[in-house]
Amino acid sequence: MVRIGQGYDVHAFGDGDHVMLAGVRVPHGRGIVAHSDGDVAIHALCDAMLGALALGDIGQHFPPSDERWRGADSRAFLRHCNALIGQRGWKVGNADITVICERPKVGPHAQAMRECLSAELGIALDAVSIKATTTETLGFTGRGEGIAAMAVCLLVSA
Ligand SMILES: Nc1ccn([C@@H]2O[C@H](COP(=O)(O)O)[C@@H](O)[C@H]2O)c(=O)n1
Ligand SMILES: C[C@@]1(CO)OP(=O)(O)OP(=O)(O)OC[C@H]1O
Repeated sequence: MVRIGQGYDVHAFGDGDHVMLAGVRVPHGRGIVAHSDGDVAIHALCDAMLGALALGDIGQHFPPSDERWRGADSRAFLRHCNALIGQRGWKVGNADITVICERPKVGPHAQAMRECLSAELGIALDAVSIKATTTETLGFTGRGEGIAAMAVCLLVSA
């Protein structure tokens, strides 16, 4: 048996000098506007994992109204989601994430991101994919107003 889930997240750029992406601090001329650390890659992946088991979405598990999650390290959300699926007898078989922005360039950091996520999930490095695309200057990502990420994951029996 397998289950599949998908997730999508967007955050606006704001003041700051870095963005957190898949648990990696990426230097950038802008920061992220978010309640947590604004890691769109992890948020999308969490939603994919939750969605695979119809467990709601990240905002239901970690409400933006809850001060406990202000500035939170999104790796904690990922660990929670991984524990939830583990308790139900599942683990991530593989995950594929696409980050959408003009900048920062993701490619130079993709290996570190994969290593972070594979370690957090306790799965093989080749089960975690990080990709990136621009939108060819079109739309909010193209104008550099924000960043988006899409994720899909397969769950397999643990
Ligand atoms: N933020 C990004 C966006 C893209 N890349 C890499 O560049 C390649 C070309 O992007 P296109 O949008 O022109 O297809 C893309 O395939 C990525 O490898 C990136 O690293 N960071
Ligand atoms: C992660 C949470 C935590 O409060 O807030 P944000 O960092 O704003 O990110 P979002 O992608 O809007 O998901 C909702 C929340 O769960």
